[in-house]
Amino acid sequence: MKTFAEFGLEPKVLQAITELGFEESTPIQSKAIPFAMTGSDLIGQAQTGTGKTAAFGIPLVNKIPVTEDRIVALIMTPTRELAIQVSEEIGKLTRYKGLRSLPIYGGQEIGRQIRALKKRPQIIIGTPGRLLDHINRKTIRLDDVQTVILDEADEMLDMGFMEDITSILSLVPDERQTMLFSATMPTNIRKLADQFLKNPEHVSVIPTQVSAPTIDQAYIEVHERQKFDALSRLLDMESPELAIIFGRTKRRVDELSEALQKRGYSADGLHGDLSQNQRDAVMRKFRDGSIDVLVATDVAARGLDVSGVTHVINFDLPQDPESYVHRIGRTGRAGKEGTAWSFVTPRELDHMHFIEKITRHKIAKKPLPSIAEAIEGKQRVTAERILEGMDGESVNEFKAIAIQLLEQYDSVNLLAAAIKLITGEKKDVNIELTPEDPIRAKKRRPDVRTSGRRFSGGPFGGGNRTGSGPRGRGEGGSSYSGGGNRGGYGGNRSSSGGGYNRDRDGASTGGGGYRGRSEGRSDAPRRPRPSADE
Ligand SMILES: Nc1ncnc2c1ncn2[C@@H]1O[C@H](COP(=O)(O)OP(=O)(O)OP(=O)(O)O)[C@@H](O)[C@H]1O
Ligand SMILES: [Mg+2]
Repeated sequence: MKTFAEFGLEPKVLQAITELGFEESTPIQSKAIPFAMTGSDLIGQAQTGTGKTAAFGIPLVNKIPVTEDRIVALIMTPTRELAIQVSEEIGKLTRYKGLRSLPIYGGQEIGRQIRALKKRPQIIIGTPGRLLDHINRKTIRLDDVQTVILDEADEMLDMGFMEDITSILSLVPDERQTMLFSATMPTNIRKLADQFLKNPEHVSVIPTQVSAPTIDQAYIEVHERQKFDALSRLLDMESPELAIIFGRTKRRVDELSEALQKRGYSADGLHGDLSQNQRDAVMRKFRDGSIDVLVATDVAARGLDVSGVTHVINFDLPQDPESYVHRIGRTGRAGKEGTAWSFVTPRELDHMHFIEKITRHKIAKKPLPSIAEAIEGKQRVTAERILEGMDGESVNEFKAIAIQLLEQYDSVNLLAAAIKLITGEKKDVNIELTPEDPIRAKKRRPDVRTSGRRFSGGPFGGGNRTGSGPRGRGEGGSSYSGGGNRGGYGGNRSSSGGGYNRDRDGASTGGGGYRGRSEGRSDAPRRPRPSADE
């Protein structure tokens, strides 16, 4: 892998990269940075957690002169949290160079944003709705924009942002560099690319397995009404450092986070109906570790990078394979290990197999953790805490009483009683969650699976650039499929382009219930206007 010094970056940018602790570039960075530096348009695809932000952030920060005092770069993200995070990462990259970047998103007081805009940022990172708002108020002008980046481009399409993006980009000069990034590139992304990109270079580092190889994936078959007890046991057995639990709807997230709190877990919820202050507070608590379980809708599925997330649990299965890939991708980032569990009701087994097929990864079925395993897990954590507590001076003042007790009582009994006390009794509060309907297996066109040749690109494999040549599965080695590249930080070897096509807007809607139920206040994408941004 290339070192960052090989890209010919400005010393101040290099210094910032070193400060971030990046020693080598990741595969997507070593491929995308040189292309981006030539100024050509590009579509970048690589597994979750493999550094796509810096892949576009580094060349961007490198190219803008410090003397610039107009908005010359625009980054769009599908959610507010992601806009904030990307803005922070760009901020770190430009730390020595001293460019100004500003996040612009719904829910934050607009006056505050207008004041910040007066400081003449060169880089704006925003969600489409609020950006349009500023454009209409003439507080943001895009006449001088030279670079546009769509992070999570496919999600923006899914969320129904196409119209907003079209309006925004119609105000950006044609002479510009445009880049799209995501871990998943369904074929409909071509619509976006055709409209907004000029002869884009496809830079893809996607091996056969779409999900990051650092994630250990499993599923548990469980009835809807058993899910909460299953979750408690799983959390006890695994004792995650930090976990994200995905629920299908806002109501689900509310009920689940409340239920977890009642049972004594340190949890909180995140969804699009909370005020931005509440959303910020929850994210802050999760990032600084003052809560260790984040319960969220798909609003947290894309892009969020919280270090130390060891577990992702799909309490409800996601609507589609892309969402699955992104959700579980909140763990196993930057080469770290992670574990992803999914609860699957008997009626959703087909849907689970569909996800396996599309993501080209067999997901192990595991039994429901037993009560004994849950108890053992909790005891193990207590024992670890005790052992950690043994180092350090602070135990000295307890030694006298320890000696005294050991003289009078049996040591094993004594320690067992202490472990019991520290582990705590499980709060056996009765929990009733409103049941959610099962996700139905996606209806597909009959020829999708048998042919594979009718479609020129897979949902994840990166398409054929011209959109005309048929590509069967297992056909590797082209620049589109990322053939022969290693994925992530040492992932599987890449071998093929895609074979399946899924047409969200066509046959897939046939199931009716597929799109999530509105009375459950779905936060999932694929609605015309998400509440995630306004
Ligand atoms: N070259 C590098 N060396 C070490 N760590 C890196 C490097 N590049 C990025 N990282 C770190 O890897 C983590 C994941 O990066 P990032 O969020 O950009 O991933 P991503 O590919 O955008 O994932 P997603 O698809 O989930 O959005 C971040 O914490 C980032 O700081
Ligand atoms: Mg990202």
